[in-house]
Amino acid sequence: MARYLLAIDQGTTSTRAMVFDHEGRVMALAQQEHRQIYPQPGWVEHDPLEIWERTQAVVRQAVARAGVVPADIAAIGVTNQRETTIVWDRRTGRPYYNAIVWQDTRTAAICDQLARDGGPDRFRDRTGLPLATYFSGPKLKWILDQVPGVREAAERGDALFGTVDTWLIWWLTGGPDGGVHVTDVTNASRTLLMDLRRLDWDDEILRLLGIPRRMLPAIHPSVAPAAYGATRPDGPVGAAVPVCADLGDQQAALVGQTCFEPGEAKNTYGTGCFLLLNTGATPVFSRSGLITTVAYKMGDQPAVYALEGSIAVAGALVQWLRDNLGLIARSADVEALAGSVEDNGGVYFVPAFSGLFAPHWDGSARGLIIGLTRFANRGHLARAALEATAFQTREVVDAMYRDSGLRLTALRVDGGMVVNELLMQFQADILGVPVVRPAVTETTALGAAYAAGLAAGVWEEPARLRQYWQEARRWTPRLALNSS
Ligand SMILES: Nc1ncnc2c1ncn2[C@@H]1O[C@H](COP(=O)(O)OP(=O)(O)O)[C@@H](O)[C@H]1O
Ligand SMILES: O=P(O)(O)OC[C@H](O)CO
Repeated sequence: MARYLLAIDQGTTSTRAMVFDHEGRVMALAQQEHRQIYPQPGWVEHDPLEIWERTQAVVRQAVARAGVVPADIAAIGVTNQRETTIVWDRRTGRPYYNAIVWQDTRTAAICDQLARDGGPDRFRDRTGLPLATYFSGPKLKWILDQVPGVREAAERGDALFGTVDTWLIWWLTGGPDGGVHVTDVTNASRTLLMDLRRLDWDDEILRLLGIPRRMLPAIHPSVAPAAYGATRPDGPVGAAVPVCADLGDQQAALVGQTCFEPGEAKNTYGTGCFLLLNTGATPVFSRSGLITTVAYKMGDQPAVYALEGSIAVAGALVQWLRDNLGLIARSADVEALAGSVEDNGGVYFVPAFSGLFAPHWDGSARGLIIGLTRFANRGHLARAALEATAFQTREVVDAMYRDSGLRLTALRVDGGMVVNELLMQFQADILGVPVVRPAVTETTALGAAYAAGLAAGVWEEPARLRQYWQEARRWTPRLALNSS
């Protein structure tokens, strides 16, 4: 009997494939980065075909490294950077344009125009989201309006839209040769085009944005016992394996951290930083600048919702110190540099490279470094960069408290930055609650594997998965700060 689970985690900076066993243990990992394309200030693109190539490569490597035969893989779960928008030709698989990445701000004028006509919160009631450049709908409108021939192709039925999950599942299940065109409720909830309660595309918003419905994927549960489709045996997996889970990466991390009860929360520190609070079967609408999103939907069961604080720039600021300023050679070096000074020396960063997301939603904001004196050195800049992530998280935690009345007792964390001891300790200090890291920090891939295993019957119910969550590290606050 097939015993292993394959998770594909297509993130902003890299693509990972991981094989897990039926107790959630990591068997193998393969990872490859892809190019970040910055054609103009504020624009961020990826090459969709490069992402598909990287995905194929890491899947082949992970399956080989795990030493399992492909037929022993019970199910595949896909998880992805959310909102990033791709439009391609169903006849050839050729993208009409590069993927427009979630951080890209080119749709500011579209959002401003829509807000002038009905206010920045005109779709919040139906979609859970403010009008912002972050979401897919305005990006799709930009492609339809700006790239010659795409609107006609969409109306003919030749052009398909998808977020990265949709793009990968289409290729995995056959591409131009019968690939399925699907997404899940979590990814669809990031488009600004889905009605959050009905879990279906909203025809009025589609009309206002001029988006032909026929180019949109079918919306499915995140855990799909019937599977969206099977992989092509001649593809990278090497067998016909059901693809039966699909979740946005932050929702997958919530599942990977086993936050299945209302009131449970996690914060993922990657390129950006995303705090999600499970609010149960009813969507909670924020008055404090958070967004309302689908956390997951398991088969026929009702959807579970979350409040989310999205921070656009966290690890991306460390990358910027490395790539744009040359202050460090590797991301990990930021810790030693920040540790070379006692404190921030009065220096603060506001990394509004993509405007500011939660809780401000100010698309016109741009980055700042303030508090510079002759005293400030490279160490102070590094320290201020790390502190910016912790301060932004504090703002989001405060907003979450205002919205839900829920005071955190501890914060579960994961993502690429949580190896940074200095940051994690400062985060505990600035929040005034313990910060807790689990043994498996690859919670995004783990969540996709859990979802696939639940769909395939490897585990009967989510509660079973709690036994695998293990605390590996805890930072307790050293400063007495209030969290409201
Ligand atoms: N030791 C470290 N300290 C601070 N930031 C780090 C460290 N190691 C990696 N990072 C940052 O973490 C991010 C990568 O995390 P990851 O979870 O893989 O991101 P994503 O899923 O967004 O691609 C990068 O932005 C990198 O700069
Ligand atoms: O790929 P990550 O981990 O940077 O996550 C990106 C988010 O999904 C954007 O909403």
